[in-house]
Amino acid sequence: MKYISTRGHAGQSAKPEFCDILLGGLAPDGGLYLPESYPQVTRAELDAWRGLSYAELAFAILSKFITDIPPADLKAICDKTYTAEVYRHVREGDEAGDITPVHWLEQGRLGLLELSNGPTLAFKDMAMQLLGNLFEYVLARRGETINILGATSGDTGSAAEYAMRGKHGVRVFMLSPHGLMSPFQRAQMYSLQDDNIFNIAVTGMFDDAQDIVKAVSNDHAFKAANKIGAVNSINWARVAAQIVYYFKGYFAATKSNDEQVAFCVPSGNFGNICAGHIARQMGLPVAKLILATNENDVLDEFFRSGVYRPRKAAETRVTSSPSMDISKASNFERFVFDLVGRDPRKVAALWAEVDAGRAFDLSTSSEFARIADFGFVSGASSHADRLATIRKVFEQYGVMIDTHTADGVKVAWERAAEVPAGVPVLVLETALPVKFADTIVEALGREPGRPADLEGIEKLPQRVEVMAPDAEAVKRFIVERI
Ligand SMILES: Cc1ncc(COP(=O)(O)O)c(C=O)c1O
Ligand SMILES: N[C@@H](CCOP(=O)(O)O)C(=O)O
Repeated sequence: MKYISTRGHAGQSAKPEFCDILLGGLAPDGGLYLPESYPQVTRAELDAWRGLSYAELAFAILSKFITDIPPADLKAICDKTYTAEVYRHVREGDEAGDITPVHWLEQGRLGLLELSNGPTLAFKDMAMQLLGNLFEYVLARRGETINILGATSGDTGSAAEYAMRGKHGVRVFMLSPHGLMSPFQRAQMYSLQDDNIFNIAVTGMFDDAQDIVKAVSNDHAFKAANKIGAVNSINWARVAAQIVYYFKGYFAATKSNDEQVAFCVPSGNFGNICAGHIARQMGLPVAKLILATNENDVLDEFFRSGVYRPRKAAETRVTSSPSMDISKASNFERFVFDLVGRDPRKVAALWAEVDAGRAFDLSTSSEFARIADFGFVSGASSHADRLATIRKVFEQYGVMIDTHTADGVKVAWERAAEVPAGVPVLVLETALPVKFADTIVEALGREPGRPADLEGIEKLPQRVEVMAPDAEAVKRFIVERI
């Protein structure tokens, strides 16, 4: 499989393959990598995949995107990654070893696709554990090292650090918004004392941190000299790994491949739902992709109006679903590439506007006129909605959900009429409640349970460097430590 950039210049005379873009992260023209075409899944393949374990399914799907790792090696990496030991925090009563069980709130109608059973209790572990093993494999094969620069609003950071800690040849420099993550999220990251992990808290929002990652990656000389890599969903490998659980969720929620499902996805950086969009493009029978935002409703605004208006940091709200406090959604560029007929010149022109701090308006375009073909429906949620949803789900179904998943459930209920009758809706459970205990206590008057292996982490000593959101300062910090 060859890869192209959304902005047209993938950076090599021959189009790069998977292992190159795994290490490369952002394309050299500032765009994002995508397969030159989406592999199509046949009915015979869907039938054959229905009974597979998660690791087997991951191998089957990823083989379509990764053709430069020998199949036996890729299979071993998938087998090593997707085990019951790694994804050990399965909800009581659900099948241990299922990796991503569906927990039905209303049998066959509304379910939670459990994606947060990994080591850091958020859906990021689903892809990040694989990335850790892929990096280790590819770096060893090439005899190289990598310095990962990432940005987090709370969950990518800990997932990346848990996946990379102790990995030979890998250092992680992770930027987080100073003071804006939950105490549990801070403790997960800042309490790590491993020599290859560096936490930097920037005095700004997640978008400032993400801008620094892009600025450093776009300094080609610095990137090459210091072997800078990426673990955010700008890295195609993250999105590719996330495609797998849409297939797994589909098989769990249906009895035959003649049926359809709808997915509702709490969204911020558009990485998770982008994987759903690609699964649908590959031929998975997805009736609707329901996108849920919090008060930072840039994406909801686009799907309703055709106007993409990223907000400035000062306009970005600090909310009780803080991991979605994002106003400039990186992966949205991948979707717009498909929306405008995969024309990189159009994407480059649109992102010239975004990069200059302006909006773009597709509302009167022929492309936006066909947006319904992509199956998106959207909605937004507020703090009051979140509390009411957490309460209702707990009282009605006896299930405690986190604040981000609550945004999803709220929007899934609200947009139910747009899902064809009889089609089950799976809300992606993107984190476990203990990560956002203060809001759970506000909603329910009780503390969420916590896994024994994460007991007392807030009391551990923490190690973090506080810094202004300044790409040059971050570069200096990296150079001094490698
Ligand atoms: C718990 C949680 N839910 C939802 C999201 C949104 O996912 P995405 O950024 O892929 O849209 C994030 C972070 O991105 C998250 O950490
Ligand atoms: N919500 C994320 C933000 C980064 O998203 P990513 O999927 O692009 O890595 C976080 O929790 O850090």
